[in-house]
Amino acid sequence: MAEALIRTENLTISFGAHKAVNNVSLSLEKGLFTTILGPNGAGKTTLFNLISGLLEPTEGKLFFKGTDITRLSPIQRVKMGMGRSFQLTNVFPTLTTYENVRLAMQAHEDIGYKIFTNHRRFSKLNEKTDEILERVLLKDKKNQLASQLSHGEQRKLELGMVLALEPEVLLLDEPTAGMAIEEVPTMIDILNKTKESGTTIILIEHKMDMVKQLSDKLIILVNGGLLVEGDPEEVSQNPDVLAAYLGGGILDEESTKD
Ligand SMILES: Nc1ncnc2c1ncn2[C@@H]1O[C@H](COP(=O)(O)OP(=O)(O)OP(=O)(O)O)[C@@H](O)[C@H]1O
Repeated sequence: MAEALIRTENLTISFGAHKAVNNVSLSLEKGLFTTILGPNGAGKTTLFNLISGLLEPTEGKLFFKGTDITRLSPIQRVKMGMGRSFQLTNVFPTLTTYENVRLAMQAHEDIGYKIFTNHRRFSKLNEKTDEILERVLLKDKKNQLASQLSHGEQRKLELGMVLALEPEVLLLDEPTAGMAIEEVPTMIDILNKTKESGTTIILIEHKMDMVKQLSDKLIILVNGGLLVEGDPEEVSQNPDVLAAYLGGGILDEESTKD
């Protein structure tokens, strides 16, 4: 079994009497593409918020590469190598595509205005920005304002901004939500290449064709609890999973939302 990059131990968060994530212990292994599935309200986004540090658990612990990060801030987690996209909230509409990625990279390199004092580093950052734009298929849009991009392109830009942080693990909450259907294959391609480059990816996604193409492992949450985790084929045949999806195979196209 591959090394656990992220591990949760009895992770729980209560909102009043409701346990949105309830006693979840799971491992997210290095190098695997893991997809988190579950009916609406199962606790998927809340689990992401706990992992990325936006929410503090009521009970339980969270480890990144063996270090207890339960009380660390989101910024501290990013510095350790955790990246998460925030559904367009990070994109600056009045900056160009290029400037958005460049700014994210500059923040990551922690150099701010000092950059102007070092010409070599300046050129290196420009090169890396171009590389990222190529990876997210936005090179030909580099001089367009982010506000002029299509919704799908903005989602790719958002991904590029997270990739600029060079994360070891990438948390993606429905990266194709709201995207035109013909743009989805290009996103799948980008995610496949990102995985091949060595990034561990954790995805929340309802589009089952996409889940099938990308996932090495599935995690099923139901009512805040972990129902089952493992190999996609085995998980999709698990009787408890079939029951949770009202008898429809979870890897069937019919159960696809969006
Ligand atoms: N800040 C909050 N305060 C109160 N209840 C919350 C809060 N955040 C989430 N919840 C509740 O926790 C439960 C899990 O929500 P969550 O958004 O994590 O589900 P999800 O699996 O991501 O659903 P979806 O597939 O619809 O996005 C829901 O019942 C939701 O109403």
